[in-house]
Amino acid sequence: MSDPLSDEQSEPTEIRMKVVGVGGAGSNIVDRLMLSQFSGVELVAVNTDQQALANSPIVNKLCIGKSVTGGLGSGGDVEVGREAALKHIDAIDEMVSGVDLLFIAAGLGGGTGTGAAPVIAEQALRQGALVIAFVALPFTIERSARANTALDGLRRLRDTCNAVVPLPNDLLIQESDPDASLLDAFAKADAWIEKAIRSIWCMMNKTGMINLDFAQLRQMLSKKAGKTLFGLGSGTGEGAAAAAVADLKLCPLLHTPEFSKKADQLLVNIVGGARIGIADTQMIMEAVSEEFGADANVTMGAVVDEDLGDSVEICILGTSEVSSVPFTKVVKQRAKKSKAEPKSEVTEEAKPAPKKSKPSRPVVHESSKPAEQEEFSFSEGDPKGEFENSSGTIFEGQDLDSPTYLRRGVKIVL
Ligand SMILES: Nc1nc2c(ncn2[C@@H]2O[C@H](COP(=O)(O)OP(=O)(O)OP(=O)(O)O)[C@@H](O)[C@H]2O)c(=O)[nH]1
Repeated sequence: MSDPLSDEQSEPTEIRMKVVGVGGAGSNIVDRLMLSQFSGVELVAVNTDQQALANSPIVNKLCIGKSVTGGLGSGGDVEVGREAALKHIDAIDEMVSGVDLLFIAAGLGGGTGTGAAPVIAEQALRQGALVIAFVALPFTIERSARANTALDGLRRLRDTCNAVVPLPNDLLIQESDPDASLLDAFAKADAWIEKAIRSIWCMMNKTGMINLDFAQLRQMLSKKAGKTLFGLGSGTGEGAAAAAVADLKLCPLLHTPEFSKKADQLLVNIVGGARIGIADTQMIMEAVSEEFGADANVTMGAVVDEDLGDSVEICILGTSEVSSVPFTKVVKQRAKKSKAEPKSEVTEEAKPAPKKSKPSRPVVHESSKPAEQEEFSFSEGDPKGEFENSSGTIFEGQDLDSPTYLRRGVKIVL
């Protein structure tokens, strides 16, 4: 009989990563990932819109809720999006089975992404995957209904994902050429998501000067967090490390209201070409810790990617307002409810990729106390997500709840 321990030691386990794009925006994001020839992760597109799926170059696609929507999209109805996902819960289960790290990409504010993404996240979490969602938030000009839907969706996702990274589409107005098409602007926004996924992929797969493993990532994201902090910076040539730190500090994603300013748990990933040295990584760590998480529990990884030449890239992912509740407890309670939901068959065309062998996964311990988290409710009909018993902050005719860079029309150079 073979010794299971020695088997484990001789064969390092591969981390299985998957990106699931949900709804129109999510599918666009995985399409772009595919077109950029990123081969490190499996890509899947999930949508209620059959026509849009048919036009996608992605091989693994799942058309959900055809019996509810006729394959024509959710019509902006979140309940329809959620129902559509529940109708294909078995296919979703199979899709996330054996995945260690699941990235969900979606645009919030419509029906499919907002309704279906939390269902997918919940199933993945139940199966033991670590789930990180990147979600585009609608433009302010899309106004009240979409913004409220998006805020609601953001709350639901925060309940069902280990980390949620919101990317406000308003930033696109700042960074795009006034003559750029909407598609070009979306492509720019989606490039952030691609960079983030690449960085996390490198962290898990490339040779490290300072290795960060999946167990550490899981440990860092194992508690329910209120807000996420996420940013990217890069530098090239002489002084690349210092330039990357300066670039990170200017990252517009770190200056939006959706993000926390400081982290309780901070993950810093440095990817550099062959020239990056220990002194560079130490300088980056000190600067980043001081700026974003002086009192944080900082986890660091530094890897060499020779393709980067003389460049250095930094990716930070932090969580704040972390509760003492381990994540799995919350989800298992919610999971009991969804078991009663209807199941459905999958069409040949919609079947996910064949199952690969399951890697072993670390055990996550659950707390003995039930999960509790109070939530404030947002007032109806307001695009900015005010709390029920408060009014907007208007000062000298200016709406202070709008980000300063938008009120003043400041252009952020990326
Ligand atoms: N970053 C980015 N945002 C997008 C893209 N397409 C749409 N969005 C944004 O995402 C929000 C949701 O739109 P969709 O993803 O098309 O909606 P959906 O989830 O498919 O929902 P339904 O169309 O109602 O079924 C919109 O309000 C846009 O602000 C995209 O390609 N990239």
